[in-house]
Parts: sequence; C-alpha cells; structure tokens
Amino acid sequence: MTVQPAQQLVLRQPDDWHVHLRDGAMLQAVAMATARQFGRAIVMPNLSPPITTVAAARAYATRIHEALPDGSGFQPLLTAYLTDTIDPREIARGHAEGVWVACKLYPAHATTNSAAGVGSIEAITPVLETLERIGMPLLIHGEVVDPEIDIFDREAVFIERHLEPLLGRHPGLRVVLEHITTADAADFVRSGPANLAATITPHHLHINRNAMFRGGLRPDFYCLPVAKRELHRLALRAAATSGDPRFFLGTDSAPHARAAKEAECGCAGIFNAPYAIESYAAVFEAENALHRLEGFASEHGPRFYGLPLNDGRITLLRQPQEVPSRLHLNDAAGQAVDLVPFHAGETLPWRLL
Ligand SMILES: NC(=O)N[C@@H](CC(=O)O)C(=O)O
Ligand SMILES: [Zn+2]
Ligand SMILES: [Zn+2]
Repeated sequence: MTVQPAQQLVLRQPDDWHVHLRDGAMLQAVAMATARQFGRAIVMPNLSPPITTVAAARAYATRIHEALPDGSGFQPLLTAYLTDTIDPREIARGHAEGVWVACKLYPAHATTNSAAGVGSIEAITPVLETLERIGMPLLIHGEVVDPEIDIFDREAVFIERHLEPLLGRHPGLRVVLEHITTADAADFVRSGPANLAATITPHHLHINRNAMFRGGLRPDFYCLPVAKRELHRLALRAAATSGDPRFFLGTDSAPHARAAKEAECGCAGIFNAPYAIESYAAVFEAENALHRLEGFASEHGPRFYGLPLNDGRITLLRQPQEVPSRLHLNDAAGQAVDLVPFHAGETLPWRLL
C-alpha cells in the first residue's frame, strides 16, 4: 500500500507576529498581501517618523484599515517604538486603551529606521519596569551595534551582553526575540523561561548567507539580521518544526522599493508577504512536520500574547505555483509599486486557496 501525500491542508487562520506594512503608497500596495492570509499581524513601528505616541498609532491604524477593502477582517496589532526618552505613562496609556499591544526595542542604528532607537537599555529601566508590571510584551531586534563585532556575530553577542542580563533584571518581563537567525538564539530561547519566545522568518528557514553572493551580489537576499551559515539555518528549521510553543511565525516582511534595494547603499529587508504561508508550508513539509505548521503559525503566537485563537480557516492546495520575478502592486491611486518577492522565479509546492 502506498500512502498518498495530502492534497489539501486546512489550517486555523494564522497570524503574522512581525511585519512591516510601511505607510503611504507602499502600505496601500502591500497591505493586502498580508491581510489575505493572516487574521492579525504585529505591525512594526519603524516608520519615519517612528510611532512613539498613542495618537500616531491610532492614526496609523486608521491608514492601515483604509488601505484594505471594506469588510476585510484583518486586525493590525500596533506597537510602540521605544526611544531613550519615551514616557512610560504614554506606553501604559496606549496599552490600557487597546491602541498598541507591545513595545519594540531597536538598538539605535541596528537596522532600517532605527536611528531614534534605544542608546542604552539600562537607561530605559523605568519603561521596562512598566512593561513588566502591566504585562505588555517587549519585542527586540537583537543585534549589537558595536562596529568591532563581526556582523555575523551580532545576534549571539547581543544575547550574551544584553538579553541575558535584561531577563535577569526583569524576570517577569515578556520578551520576544524577533527574527532569530542563529543556533545560539534558538538554544537560548529553548532553555529560557516561559516568558521568553522568538519569531522565525520564512527566509531564514530557506536561505543561508550564500544566497547573497550566488553568482554575484544579490540585494534581494539582504536583510537584518543577516542570514548566517548553514548550520544556523538547520537549527532554525529544527526549532520552528519542533512544536515548542516559544517559537512562532513572524515573517519580517520588509518591502523596499526596487531602487532602494539596488542603490549604492542598499536597504536591508526581504518582501516575503505574498507567499508567506506557502513558504513556511514548504519548510514544514520538507521536515516531515506539516502536522506542526498550525501550532507554529496559528496557536503559539496568540497564546504567548494572551489573545484568542482565530476562528477562521485557510486552505492550502498542493498545486505548484511559480513565483513571479517581479510584482507590480497598485497603490490607492492605481500607481504600480514594483517589488521583488521572496522566492522570485522559484516554484512553491503549495498554493493558498
Ligand atoms: N529586517 C530588515 O532587514 N529590515 C527591516 C527592519 C528590521 O526588522 O530589522 C525594515 O524595516 O526594513
Ligand atoms: Zn529587526
Ligand atoms: Zn522587522
């Protein structure tokens, strides 16, 4: 007897626990790519200027809803951008009013639009004490910015220099180490307390650092934290497919206009939203772990954030689909925004119905 592989996969509707929806024309062009598959998404606040006030977050939520068709059930979950001077009372007020659900910590100058980020984590102790008290999660871009540290070591060094001491000082703080890229991070989270979790992107499950240099310089595979060696990719695949509830889906879809990726100083970020769930499904199937995709994509995240699971379902069909090499997505004025999707030119085995 031969067992036929499943032709269709029905999943509880997933959420994206880390996405960049941007603003203006880019927001209008990319919002639907996320909303067509995910029920909710944790929307990053690194706009320019960044989202540092309750009023700015409210206005941004309105713009996100306006970028989507009427009746879209998509729910953006906004975040506050931490600076050295943000007032903990403003954070607590936005949380109490349901305007934002988490705070984002960018070490200053670590990544795109992080110049206004945090210079010293110790210096924002009153903010962290507030988060601990009110149970609001802290989401961290975990890389040191010390130029002496090799770029491939910045995540591991951040864990040792900053994350471990931070968890020691604030044992009740709920922390998500975002877009982990190393075996070091996966091990640290796995052996850490229940209030520590991590998101994992599709690209860090698919590519290692060779992808940036295959046959020439490939800006579409450049993101931060930068992809690491193969052993790290394999460790991330093991973590994502392990069933451990501290690991969950966060695409870090980070669209940049074509010209900004190919510039003299090209922007970091991979636009993976259009085929995100298919991209994860390909990984879980290759690891014989399709039965664990639903936990990773639809259950672990809401449980960590203390939110209900989505009621809806999505269906994936085993229908190979070719990913276009470019996408021309329209903004509200009908102007096309050109973007290169992750998996451009490749064939993915599953297709979202
Ligand atoms: N991941 C990236 O490479 N870029 C993100 C910022 C971030 O998540 O660090 C962006 O906003 O472009
Ligand atoms: Zn980041
Ligand atoms: Zn990001």
